[in-house]
Amino acid sequence: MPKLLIIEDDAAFCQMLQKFLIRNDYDVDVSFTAQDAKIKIKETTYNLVLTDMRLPNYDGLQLLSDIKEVNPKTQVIVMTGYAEVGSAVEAMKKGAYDYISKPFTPEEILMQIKSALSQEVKEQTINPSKENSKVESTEVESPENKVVAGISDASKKLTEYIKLVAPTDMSVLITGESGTGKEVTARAIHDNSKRKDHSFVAVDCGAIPKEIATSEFFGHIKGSFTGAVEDKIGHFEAANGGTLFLDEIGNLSYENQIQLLRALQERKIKRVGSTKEIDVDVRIVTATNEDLTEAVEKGNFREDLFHRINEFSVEIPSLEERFEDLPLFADFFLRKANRSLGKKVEGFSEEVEEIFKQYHWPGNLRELQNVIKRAVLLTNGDYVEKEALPKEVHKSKVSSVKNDNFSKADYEKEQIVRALKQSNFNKSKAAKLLQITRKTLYNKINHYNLDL
Ligand SMILES: Nc1ncnc2c1ncn2[C@@H]1O[C@H](COP(=O)(O)OP(=O)(O)OP(=O)(O)O)[C@@H](O)[C@H]1O
Repeated sequence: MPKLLIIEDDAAFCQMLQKFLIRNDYDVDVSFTAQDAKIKIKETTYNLVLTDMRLPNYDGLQLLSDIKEVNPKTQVIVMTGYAEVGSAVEAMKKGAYDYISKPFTPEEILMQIKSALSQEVKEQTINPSKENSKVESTEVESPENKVVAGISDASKKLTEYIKLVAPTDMSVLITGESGTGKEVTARAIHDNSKRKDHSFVAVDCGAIPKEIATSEFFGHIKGSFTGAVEDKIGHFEAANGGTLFLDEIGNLSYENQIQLLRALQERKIKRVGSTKEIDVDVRIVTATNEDLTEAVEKGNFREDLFHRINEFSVEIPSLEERFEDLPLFADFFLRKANRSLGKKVEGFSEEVEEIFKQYHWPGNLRELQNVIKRAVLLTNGDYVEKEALPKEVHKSKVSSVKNDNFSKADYEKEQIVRALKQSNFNKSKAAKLLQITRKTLYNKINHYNLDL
């Protein structure tokens, strides 16, 4: 039975959590003070410590170092208050497995504990071999490869929506700008659903040539057309029992839209060249970064299909809308890059942190990840310096330095007004020009009180 220690000065909360974890088959000790915890970690080997970051008379980060010094294998999850993201990032740099912000639900903490403990077991079995390829192969399970939930309001809402919709069988339409994490969200929905032990099949509809789309979706039998040299199953059959994720759904041809709708309604498909009907049980999750309602209005996307795939919709916030999460994501991508490139860069210079805050990040998380990976590759010292960033990223800093009296808000307002004029006050078009979602544009118009 895994041995856990909870360090938390709020005695009532601490005991409640202890009871809950004992009910879930953990052997749990508690400490209400850091001093008591320091004695306990020397007396007992804990598999995992769950510690509050803010303890009276003792620094939470110091306590984390104490725990790791006594037993480096003990996994540590830190519990933080809403505004303590800075210390959460610091704690993860110092070796904490993860952080959880209060308030949290019993399920959330249970999931994190399970994940931390499974990581511990894997590390122990893998460590005897120092072969690089083996370490690499564990990356899927590593803390670096988990997804960041975020602490901003927008991220919290997203996590809540995922949790709500995942266990249902509803079709989910995920919208959001490019690189915001639509596929990651689709996978999270699958992983939290009862279909999680079946396949998650991701298909980029924009990348399938129209001519072979039918065979790609539904499969074909040998000899049904030139090039069909053997029987092939399609994405629907591959995803049977699981989830089919259709990215860039707006790119499907009209004919393919009809076929897709039929398959969804009848829950049956036929391979190209075959008359045999095959039952399929597939949950559909789709994503788009274009405005599908506009495509429906223009007649480019079938309304019936739109309603079929849009039983529930989730909008992924842009990186700008989840700005408070930026340090968390940056640190996460830094560790991921260190791992994949075999580097040990510790962090970012203050100047780089400032540049990151000022830059607009039109490519969202994907851009942030790429910029950091490139910078890590170019960095020989301990910290990423400005010189390791691509020009377009630090240019944003240059312009703000040049225009000392020109605030970011003024600049943004001017850009919005210009885009609106340019698009004849069509908000969808203006949002596209600005590379933000329509909703963000509306929010900004309200925020700046623009009288349009
Ligand atoms: N919550 C997250 N935590 C960690 N990494 C993330 C998270 N969300 C997205 N990423 C990373 O950001 C990158 C972009 O994510 P993803 O491919 O899911 O975006 P997308 O919106 O589907 O992109 P596109 O619009 O180009 O299809 C990926 O490398 C992914 O691993």
